[in-house]
Amino acid sequence: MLLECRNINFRYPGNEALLFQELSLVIDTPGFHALFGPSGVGKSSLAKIISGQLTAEQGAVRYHNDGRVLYGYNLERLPGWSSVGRHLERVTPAHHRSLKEALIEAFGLAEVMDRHFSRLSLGQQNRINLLRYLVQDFNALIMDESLANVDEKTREQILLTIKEMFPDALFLYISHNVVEVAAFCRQILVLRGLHKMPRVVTVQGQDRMKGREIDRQGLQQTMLEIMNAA
Ligand SMILES: Nc1ncnc2c1ncn2[C@@H]1O[C@H](COP(=O)(O)OP(=O)(O)OP(=O)(O)O)[C@@H](O)[C@H]1O
Repeated sequence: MLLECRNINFRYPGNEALLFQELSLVIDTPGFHALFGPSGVGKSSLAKIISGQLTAEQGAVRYHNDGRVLYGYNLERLPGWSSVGRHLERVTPAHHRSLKEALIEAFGLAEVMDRHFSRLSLGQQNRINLLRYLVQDFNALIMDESLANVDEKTREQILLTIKEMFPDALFLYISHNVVEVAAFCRQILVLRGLHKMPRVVTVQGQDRMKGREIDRQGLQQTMLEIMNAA
C-alpha cells in the first residue's frame, strides 16, 4: 500500500449532506494515477483531504512511511514582487538546482524566467506553478488540472518528462481529458456520484512512457471502460 483512504466521511461546514460517505481507495504503486469524474463530484475536495488541507469527519488517510504529499492546482498565483526565476530559486533546495534547470528547459520556460508571473500566459503560469512543486522534496504530488491551458504537444512532452524524471514518486493527476488520462496514466480512479456504488472504480490505463508507442486499440478500450465507469 502506498496511499490509502479508508471509510472517509466528509461534508463542507454548513452543508447537511455528506460529500463522501465511507469512501475508500488504495493505490499500490508509484507512477501516474488519474482521479477522473464529472464536474462537482468531489475530485478537488478529495485531493485536499489526501494532502491534509481538509479534514475528514471520519476515516483515515495513510501514506506509506508518512511521506510528503503536495497539492498543486491550476488557479494558484505567485505574487508580483519578483521575477518567476527568483520565485523558483527561493523554493528550490540546493540539492535540486540542476533538477530545476532541467525542468525549466523541458517545460519550455527558459525565456520567461526574468518576467513577472502576472505577465505570463495562463499556460505559462500553470507550468511555473507545477514546476515549483516538482523542485521541492515530495513523495506524492497531486496535479489538479495543473496543465490546463497548455497545448497538447507541450502537455505530452511534460507528462513524459515527469514520468521519466520521477519514477519513484506517486502522481495523482486530475483532468477531464479522457484521452490523456487513458494514455498516460497507469490507473484511472473514476470517482462516481454520491448514490453510485462503489463510489470509486479503478480502470487500468496505457501508462505511456517516452520512446514507447501507444497501442491504439488498447487506448480505445481504456477510454470505453472509463466512460462506462463514470
Ligand atoms: N468551500 C466549499 N464550501 C462548500 N461547498 C464546496 C466548497 N468547495 C466545493 N464545494 C462543493 O463540493 C462539491 C465538490 O466540489 P469539488 O471542487 O471537489 O468537485 P470537482 O469534482 O473537483 O469539480 P470540477 O471538476 O468542476 O473541478 C461541489 O458540489 C461543490 O459545490
